[in-house]
Parts: sequence; structure tokens; C-alpha cells
Amino acid sequence: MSTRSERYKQNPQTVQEKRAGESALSDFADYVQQQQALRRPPIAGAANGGAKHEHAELDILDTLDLADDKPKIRLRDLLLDTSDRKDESIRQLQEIIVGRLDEGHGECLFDIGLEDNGDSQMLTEPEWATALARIEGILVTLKADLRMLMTKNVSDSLVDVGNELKKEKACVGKIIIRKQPQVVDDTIETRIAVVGNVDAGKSTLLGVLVKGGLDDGRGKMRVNLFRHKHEIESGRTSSVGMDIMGYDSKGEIVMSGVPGRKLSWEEIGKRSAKVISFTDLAGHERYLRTTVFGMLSSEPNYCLLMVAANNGLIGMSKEHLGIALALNVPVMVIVTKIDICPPQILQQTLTQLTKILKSPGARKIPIFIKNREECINTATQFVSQRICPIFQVSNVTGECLDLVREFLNILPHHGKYDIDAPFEFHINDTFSVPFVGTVVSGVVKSGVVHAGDTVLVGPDGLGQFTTTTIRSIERKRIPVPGCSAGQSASFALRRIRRKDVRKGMVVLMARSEGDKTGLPAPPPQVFREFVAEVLILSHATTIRTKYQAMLHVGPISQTCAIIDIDRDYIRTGDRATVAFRFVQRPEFLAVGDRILFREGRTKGLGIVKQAGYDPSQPLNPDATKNKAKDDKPDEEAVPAAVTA
Ligand SMILES: Nc1nc2c(ncn2[C@@H]2O[C@H](COP(=O)(O)OP(=O)(O)OP(=O)(O)O)[C@@H](O)[C@H]2O)c(=O)[nH]1
Repeated sequence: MSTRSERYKQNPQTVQEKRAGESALSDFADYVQQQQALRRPPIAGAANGGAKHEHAELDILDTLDLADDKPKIRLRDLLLDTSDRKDESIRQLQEIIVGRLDEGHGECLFDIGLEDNGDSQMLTEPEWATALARIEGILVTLKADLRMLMTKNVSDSLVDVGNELKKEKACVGKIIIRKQPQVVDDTIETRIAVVGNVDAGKSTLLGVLVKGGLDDGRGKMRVNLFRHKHEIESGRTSSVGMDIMGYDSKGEIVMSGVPGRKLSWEEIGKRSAKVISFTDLAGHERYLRTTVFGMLSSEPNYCLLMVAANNGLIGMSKEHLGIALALNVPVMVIVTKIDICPPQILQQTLTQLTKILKSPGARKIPIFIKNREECINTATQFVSQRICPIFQVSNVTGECLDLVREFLNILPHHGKYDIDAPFEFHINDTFSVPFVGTVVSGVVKSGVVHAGDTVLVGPDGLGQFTTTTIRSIERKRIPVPGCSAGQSASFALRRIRRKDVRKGMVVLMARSEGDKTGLPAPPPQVFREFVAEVLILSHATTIRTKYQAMLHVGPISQTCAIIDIDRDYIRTGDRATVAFRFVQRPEFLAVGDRILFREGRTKGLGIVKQAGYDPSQPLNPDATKNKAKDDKPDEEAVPAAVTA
């Protein structure tokens, strides 16, 4: 369809990890330790564990492709060539930039003055100017722009970061190149889930980022994100709030609070080449289910954990961090309220954060970002999930907020989506819009869809799908002709009532592409039962069959009962194969989906291994012998009520 989809097709890195779930399960082994570490107060003696991590930075090197044996082209030659082969050099340079832009989904970083292997090009100032002018010329042809992020030894530059590291006087600079979006579909979309304990300053920071301006310390900026009257009155988020900000192709911020007037989402989307959409989640324990739903259903590319400097990592923030780690989403931390926090308390908070992040469970490399150079270097390396950047900001004085803004600008697009797979869209919210009808919003998991396509929506209570047509599609409130994997969108559906759609349903293509038979396609398969490999993170006693818990799979939240386990019972830290049954209705799920289940303090996570379950092949054949005994009600295993 669009150039963006073609780019996705060209880029082998965007091909979705096979949903077999094998690789994802590899994190499980660490998970118990991680959860235990999160629950434990930091121990002074943990320094031994830290020794292992002193060399953790080296692991990043593993991700570099050092075995590339192609003949190396020297970038310096391409940048400065004035011989009669000049045109060929420019063409080669253009090819390199196009390749990088495709890889980066429309944006890329480029070092002027450094070869790909990090060797200095020893550019003098006139050579630097020639190289920069050559790149600018190429960008005009490519309809792209650049933003100078930092320079060293360039005398007329405003972004010079000094020459502490390099002793020689060579000119060096880092630029970010971004394509000008030709159609809205070209906009880069990065979704960030914002979590943290109650009063950590989540809504306030988002208000400050998307509106501009500063907070007064008494809740001035947070009201923008609130959806309900009771939230404004209590100052407490209880729902899943959304807001967006953008960056244009030159890296300038596009936010709603421009002086004089307010930009709508539509205007932000149209003016931006990259849009960051934030999901503001509730910090209070009472709304944990909504927060878990928000984290799973919004398919975040990154998770932003907010910590109030004066409180540290308390309460729900550890739960949130644990879920982000379980979902394998890269985490960044923002410590707020540094204006009102005494230095020794701030230090305690930072020490606690470092210990928890470095603990064997989380296995992160915390990087404190204090200046522009650290900010740019960390943002460029953030493709490695091991890195965890930490900012210390004040929403009242505005300290370090410019670093957060620059970081978000450079943040690489993260996520693997397959646009060649069959179309699959997960509904995470439903609306009834006057004069439009039923609208569903969510994220395209795979494939491509266009307005006018005939689709199936379901499953309903009986596992049936309804055939309907997509009347129109909007992305960030901008009408678009179609959308593809990885993008969030909303569809107006024909001939369907709002009460017939719900969160957790899927939208699928009614007929597979290229099907010319004209015969109705077989209905999509839904499952009431499934088998998953699970890890119990915490449970007071033992879990046996008939145990019930709230189960989350993407936007699906439904009570599930355990109907079979590969052993008699499971306890905290156990890894087991378990068969589940949805209590209310069958759901659409696939092998490889990540599940999370909770009931009171019990938590477990897992990966779907098999859709459907065959009772004639029990997971634990020995258990049938003890069936009579198991059939007796077990108070320990069956909770009185499943907490929602
Ligand atoms: N002094 C100071 N106050 C802040 C800062 N950030 C937020 N606040 C204040 O902290 C209070 C709580 O902020 P919120 O943004 O509502 O916190 P939250 O994390 O969104 O809380 P929930 O929505 O209930 O989860 C408000 O009164 C803010 O004005 C800061 O950097 N400095």
C-alpha cells in the first residue's frame, strides 16, 4: 500500500518473531529472582552480584555485527570526493542514507567525521562544511531533513559539547535524519506506557511535555490527562488516559500548547514526522486491573516508570516494573520532584533504583543522564534492552526536561511487526460516535487493512463472528485510507451496535487476500481452553486444579479456571504446563501470546503453548488416580471470590 508498508517489506528486521514463544520463555528463568529482588529491600551485600554486572556493558558488543567481511567503503571518501567520480560517490552516499532510513522506519542517525567502525575521519573545518553540505544536498532529493544533535571542535556550532574525550582537533558531529511524511501513513509512531506509584507525577509530567509550561506543585498540569470528573476532583487517575506529542522532520517539537492557541491531535499528527503517544496509567492499587489492561492492550514500544524522588520505588511501582519486564518492553525511568527532595533522600532513591535495576532479575544497566552528550549517546544505544536510562527532573522548575524531550526525539523505533501476515486487530476501546456509529480503537497486530474492507468482528459470547465493513479509519484522529501492523488506529464499523463489541475482541479479514473462490471463508477459530507454560511469581500456598484467577492476554481480561496441571500442585517459583478454561466465553488467541494472571496477591505469567485442550490426553496422567480426592472442594485452592 504505502511507501511505509513497502519499507516494512524491504526490511528483514521487521519480520515478526515467530510466535512459537520459545525465545520469550527464556526470560522466565530469571523472573522469579527478579520478582524476589523487587520485593526485597536492597541489601548492602548485593555488591557481589554487582561484580558480574561490572562487565555487563560488554554484552552490548555481542549485538554488533563484527563479522561483516564486505569491502569497506570509506565514508570520508564519499563525503569529500571532488574528482570526476564525484557523482558516483554522491550516489553511493545516498544509497547508504536510504538504507539506514529504511532500517530506521523513516529516521536514522549519522556521524559526520567518524567512519562506521568509529575511526576518526580527521575532518578539518572546511572539510566538515563540505561534508555537511553534501549530506544536505542529498536530503533535498530524498525529501528528508536533519537535526544537528552534537558537534565537537566545530567553531560556529551552537551544539558543541567540547573536546574532553578526543584530544585531536578533528571535527565530529552527530545528526538525526528524518523523512518528511508525504502522507499521514508515513508518520513514525512510538507508544509509551507511563506507569509508577500514585502521586509519582505521571499525569503532571505528561501535561508538561505535551502542553509545554510548568506545574505549580499543586496539580495544575495534570487535569489535561483526566477523562472523568471524579479524577479532576480527587487528582487521581483511574482510567487509561492518552495524549500525544510530535516531532517534525527537523526534530522540532510539535505540542498541543503552542503560544496563543491549542493544537488538536489532528494538527499535531499532520505537522509531525514522528508521533509519541503516551498512555497515562493509574498508580493506585485499586486501579491495578485497569493499569495491567492498559499495559497489555496498548502494545507499548517502551515503558516509562515514574518515581517520586522523595518516595523512591514504592508500592505499585515495583509491580509495574515487574510487568514491564515480563512483557519484555524496554524501560526508562524518570525521577520527579527533585525540586522538593533533600539531597540525601534523592541519593537514597537513586541507590535503591540502581540496586533493583541491576539485580539478577531485572539485569538492566542503569545510566544516569545528566547532560546532552549522555542523553544522545544513550538514546542511540537504547536499541539494547539492557540499558535503562534514568532522568532526574522537576516538573515545577523544568530542570532536565529538555533532556527528556531530546531523548524522546531520538528514541529509536522499537517493535517487530509483520505486515505480510493475515490482518489481525485487537480492540482495546469502543465508542458510539454521533453521526458515525460504532467505533473501535486498538492496535494492528499484523497485516494491512483499508477502509471499505469486509471484516469479521468477534468472538461474541457464543464464539461467533459478525461480518461487517470498515466505513472509515482514523489514526490519531486523522482520516487515513488504510493502516498496517504496529500502528494504532480506530475503525468506524457499519451495521454493528456498540453493545455488540467489547474490549478484547479482534477484527479479522473476512476473506484471505487473493481468494478468488467466492466461497465463504471458514470461521476463525476461537478457544475456550488452552495450554500454557507458566511461571508462578507469588502465591501464599499451593495452586491446584479448579483454582480461578483473572487472566490477561493482550486486551482480553477474563476469569479463567485451571483445569489441568502437569503435576499435583504448583507453588511460587514453579514453572509448569497448565491447562486453562475461560469461565465466561471463548476467546481468540494464538500460540505464543503472553498471558498474565492475577488473583489477590497471586501472580503468574506465561506463554500460550497450545490453543485448545484435549481431556483425553491429561497433562498429568497420575492425577486421574487421585481424581476422587481432588473433586473434594479445596478451600486453599478455590478462593471465595476472584478479585477483579
Ligand atoms: N514539587 C513538585 N511537585 C510535583 C512534581 N511533579 C508532580 N508534582 C505534584 O505531585 C502531585 C501528584 O502528581 P500527579 O501527576 O497527579 O501524579 P500521578 O502519578 O499521575 O498520580 P495518579 O494519577 O493518581 O497515579 C501533583 O500535586 C503535582 O503538582 C515535581 O516535579 N515537583
